Amino acid sequence: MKREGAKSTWPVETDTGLSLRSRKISVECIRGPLAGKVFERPGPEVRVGSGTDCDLVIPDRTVSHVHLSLRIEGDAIRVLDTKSRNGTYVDDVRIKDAYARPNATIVLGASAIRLRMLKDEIELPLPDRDHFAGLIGKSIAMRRVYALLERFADADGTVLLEGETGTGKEVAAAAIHAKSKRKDRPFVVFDCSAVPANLIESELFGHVAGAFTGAVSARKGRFREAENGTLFLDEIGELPLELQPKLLRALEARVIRPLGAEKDWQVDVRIIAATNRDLAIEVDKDRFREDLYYRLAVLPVRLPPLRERVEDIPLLVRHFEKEWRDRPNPPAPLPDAILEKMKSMPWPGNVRELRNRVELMLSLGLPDTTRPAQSTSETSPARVEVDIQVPYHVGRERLVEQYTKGYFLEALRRTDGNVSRAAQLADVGRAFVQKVMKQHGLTRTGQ
Ligand SMILES: Nc1ncnc2c1ncn2[C@@H]1O[C@H](COP(=O)(O)OP(=O)(O)OP(=O)(O)O)[C@@H](O)[C@H]1O
Repeated sequence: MKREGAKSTWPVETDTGLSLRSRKISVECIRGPLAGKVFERPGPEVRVGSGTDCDLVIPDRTVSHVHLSLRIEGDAIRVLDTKSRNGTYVDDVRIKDAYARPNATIVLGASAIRLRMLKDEIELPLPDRDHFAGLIGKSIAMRRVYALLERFADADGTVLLEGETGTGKEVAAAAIHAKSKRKDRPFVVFDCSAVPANLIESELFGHVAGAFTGAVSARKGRFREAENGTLFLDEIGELPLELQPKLLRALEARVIRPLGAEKDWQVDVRIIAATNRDLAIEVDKDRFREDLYYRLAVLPVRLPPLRERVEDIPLLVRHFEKEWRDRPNPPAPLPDAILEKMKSMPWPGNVRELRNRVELMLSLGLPDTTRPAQSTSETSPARVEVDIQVPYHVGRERLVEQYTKGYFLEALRRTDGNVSRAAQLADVGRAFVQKVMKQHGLTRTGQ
């Protein structure tokens, strides 16, 4: 089974726009304390057991805390026994992992349930707009993204943003938060690739004072900082395998335990995760837990690369130019002919690269589009200077990017291009160095 087909909610492009298809599982209780009741639960995974943290709670002492898990895979429902005491039977056969036929009867302890798949399809009209919060673009591809983001902002479920580097995943996460009912609560960002693996647990879940050598004072951790708000987990594919069960627990049971603490903390946090890898492939290669993937891929959104929406390039360029408009000597706008030419250039760094490129051309006053797009990496890191004419967040982001680029140029130079040593020097993960190299077109020779 290809795991793409495992998603229980997925967009389908139609002539008039977009429709959102979703599948739910209908569980009819036919024996036990809930006999006669019918429940509907959305996928991709439904955990059934007597524990109150299950998606369907059966208050039966013969049913284990988490007894079994139901997964939507294409048109089938997969039943997985989760090490239950009394076993799981599908149509009288004891199973560990099986696909259930429609209306199959599942026996768990003294209770029995019958399963059915429910299909749902909602038309999502494409919004007639050229931006959505901080995202700019009026192509059909982007309007499809807006339709999904609008819908998912209200849903409060876990969102998985997939897309190449620089396609706006973080901007999209901020947009979902800004349009959601949590908008007045914190939006906390955590890049799983930016912190060495051994520090991620305390960064995410916090620690008590003295939990480990060097833990002089307690740390709250990102989950608790994001309480009642949204936690954006960037580069989720980099989360070490040994920490994945802890994130799974936070998603399923909504509890976390800080390092060294003796009790759990209840947390109310919406998770938005992002990746530029294909997580389904990571699962197949045993580098990412399948159960965590199912918990994350509840509401999937793919951000299109720039090459699939080149018609947005002029709009994006004009948008980036506006940030320079209020300067004492604003540079002349780039000629339309250059914008046209940009449409046929490769943009491996996507919108980030386009923005850097526009800034470079405006600052040099030389609209030079003859060099390959990657050549922005040839510019030297800028001096730290405040430009009060540029909006604060733009200037700050620009500075951080320039600093990051300059830092890793130097780190790679000093370590003779050794990524692991550069990561050690910077006290970040290897994956973060690789990401910065990709974002800024840096090579191991420090260019
Ligand atoms: N659709 C868009 N409209 C306006 N700006 C955008 C858009 N997409 C990306 N950007 C800009 O491009 C830069 C990179 O965006 P962002 O960090 O959200 O990308 P990302 O997909 O999260 O990248 P990475 O995977 O490398 O972390 C930011 O400066 C952002 O403002």
